[in-house]
Amino acid sequence: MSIQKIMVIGAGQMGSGIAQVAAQTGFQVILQDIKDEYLARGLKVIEKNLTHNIEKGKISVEEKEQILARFQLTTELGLASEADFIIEAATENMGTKTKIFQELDQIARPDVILASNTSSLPITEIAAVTGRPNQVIGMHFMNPVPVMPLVEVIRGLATTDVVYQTVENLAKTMKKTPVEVNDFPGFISNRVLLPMINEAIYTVYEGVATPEAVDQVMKLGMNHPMGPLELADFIGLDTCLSIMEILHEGLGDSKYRPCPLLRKYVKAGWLGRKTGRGFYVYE
Ligand SMILES: CC(=O)CC(=O)SCCNC(=O)CCNC(=O)[C@H](O)C(C)(C)COP(=O)(O)OP(=O)(O)OC[C@H]1O[C@@H](n2cnc3c(N)ncnc32)[C@H](O)[C@@H]1OP(=O)(O)O
Ligand SMILES: NC(=O)C1=CN([C@@H]2O[C@H](COP(=O)(O)OP(=O)(O)OC[C@H]3O[C@@H](n4cnc5c(N)ncnc54)[C@H](OP(=O)(O)O)[C@@H]3O)[C@@H](O)[C@H]2O)C=CC1
Repeated sequence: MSIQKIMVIGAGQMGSGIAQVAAQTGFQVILQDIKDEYLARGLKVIEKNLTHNIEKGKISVEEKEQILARFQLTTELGLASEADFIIEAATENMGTKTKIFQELDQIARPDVILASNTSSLPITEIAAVTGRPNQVIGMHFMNPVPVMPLVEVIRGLATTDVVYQTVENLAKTMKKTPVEVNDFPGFISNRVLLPMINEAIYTVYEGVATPEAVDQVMKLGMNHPMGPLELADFIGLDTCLSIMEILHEGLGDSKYRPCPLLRKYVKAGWLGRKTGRGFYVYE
């Protein structure tokens, strides 16, 4: 089966990034979210990024138009019947994702692979709610998607070699570097990254230092491009908390307990950049 049309579920920061990269690498794209305003917001970010690419001389005005012409926007899952490949990038919540996968399983052609961009939820558990667990896989892009070269490709328990190979090839066609990972909580990226971010939050919680000081130490002392708290705000504090909860529950070790300050910020609606406030305040 050749993949020409990719459907992306969720037009948030990850979904819109994945949709942009798919359209830029020649695929037709169906972008779905639950409300028109979220689709409009996602498309606005894509248009802004493409305009920036024109200013940088990376693409022409005509290419921008061609890329945008590849998009179909919808608030319904029904167009999944037209897709050759589907990747879900909705909110990091097992209930949300299993509902989407159950519906997609009914609508999508039987040969179609269903991928999830989940940061940490078990692929095997998502796959188990469908009638095609051998065709369910994790395709985990990094934020910001247009810039970061990595895609973790996560095999669920039942994922076949053919399905894995198709997704590895797709990641390469999308000009990304795939890395194979087995299905364990947090995969590689977030098993390593999130405990560092959580520990950085503990240093603020325990009064060791201010967020600015923690970030400065990691940027100037360890050459990280962003400090861990700046990065947490960028990822989204709700997503960070979900990942820590999955690590804590899935690995059963108290070293993964989410910092109470992280919980408090999420309860307050301080989710980072996307809500204008997290460890820092944004315009
Ligand atoms: C939670 C998970 O499940 C997994 C994850 O994704 S964890 C998060 C992983 N990501 C990271 O760790 C990102 C760490 N940060 C960085 O690498 C860098 O700060 C950064 C790439 C985001 C920005 O780089 P920078 O050099 O500080 O800033 P800047 O010069 O403005 O940007 C570099 C380029 O990236 C582009 N860019 C920056 N942010 C962007 C965004 N959100 N969307 C699209 N492009 C973006 C800029 O336009 C610029 O492109 P040009 O060279 O064409 O001008
Ligand atoms: N943030 C990051 O750095 C990374 C995140 N991820 C993963 O990507 C996924 C998306 O994260 P991110 O883009 O940051 O989150 P966002 O909150 O930016 O976007 C999620 C989008 O999905 C929408 N949505 C919620 N429920 C549904 C549904 N039933 N059907 C369709 N769309 C829905 C949300 O709408 P609404 O606003 O109404 O909720 C929102 O527009 C998560 O699984 C996350 O773990 C992976 C890599 C990095």
